[in-house]
Amino acid sequence: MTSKPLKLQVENIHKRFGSNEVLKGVSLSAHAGDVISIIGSSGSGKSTFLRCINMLERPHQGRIHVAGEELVLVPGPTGELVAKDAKQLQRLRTRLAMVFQHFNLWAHMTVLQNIIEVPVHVLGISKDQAVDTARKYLTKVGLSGVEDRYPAHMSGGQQQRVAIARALAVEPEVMLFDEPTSALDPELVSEVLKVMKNLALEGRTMVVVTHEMGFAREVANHLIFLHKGLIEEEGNPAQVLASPKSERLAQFLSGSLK
Ligand SMILES: Nc1ncnc2c1ncn2[C@@H]1O[C@H](COP(=O)(O)OP(=O)(O)OP(=O)(O)O)[C@@H](O)[C@H]1O
Repeated sequence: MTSKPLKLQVENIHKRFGSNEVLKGVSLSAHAGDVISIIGSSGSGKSTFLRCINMLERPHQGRIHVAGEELVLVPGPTGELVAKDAKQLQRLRTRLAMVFQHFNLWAHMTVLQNIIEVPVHVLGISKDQAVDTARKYLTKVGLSGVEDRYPAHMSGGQQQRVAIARALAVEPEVMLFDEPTSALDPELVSEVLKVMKNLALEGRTMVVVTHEMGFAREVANHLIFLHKGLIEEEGNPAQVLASPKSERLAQFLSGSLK
């Protein structure tokens, strides 16, 4: 048992696309400072699960608590759950900052504008304070002095680090990472993983969908192996990776389960 506060509790998420049942009851709890890695083969439902946590995908069933507050979900017209109160959803979403595989920076905005947009226009923070915060987090991700550049003029690794600074700038309870290094050229992966490792070391609560087994082993304190929409195995990363109990996880780790 941990006495650290529960930052995120997600229970029994179900999701289907047409007749394709992608998530069949997936749950996760993250306490303050937890780094949870989610691994699994392509199509196992990792991204869909992460996207259900902040309602970028609407689950058919499940419950979501963020820092002790339940997101109130009600059945929508197509059988999926929808937020009862759009304002609550918007507020809780900013508590769950997401970093995407393809960075998702706004191309027409400078780095600084990208980072201050949500703090100023959604959270109502003053522009001066938002700019100070943006500079602080740009320094943290090793990118001071790039405030006026546009994303297109930066490398993928730099863009992803801007996206991480943008996520940090809302001071989230939990950071959600959806395969943050998968779109990067191999030589740019390590600069992003290094930033993520530092965030873990300073006690940020993170849920990370990843193919980076080294990160899962060395940085995460909990590992979830998703298979066909269910948690097949989970536990301490070093133990789970060294001696998987599930045959499917063993196959996945040996590369024979794609
Ligand atoms: N918007 C969508 N519409 C229809 N099907 C979808 C949609 N998004 C995902 N799927 C399907 O859901 C399943 C799970 O996809 P998901 O992206 O969650 O898997 P994943 O484990 O993240 O895979 P990968 O490692 O390749 O990203 C796949 O069969 C995918 O085709």
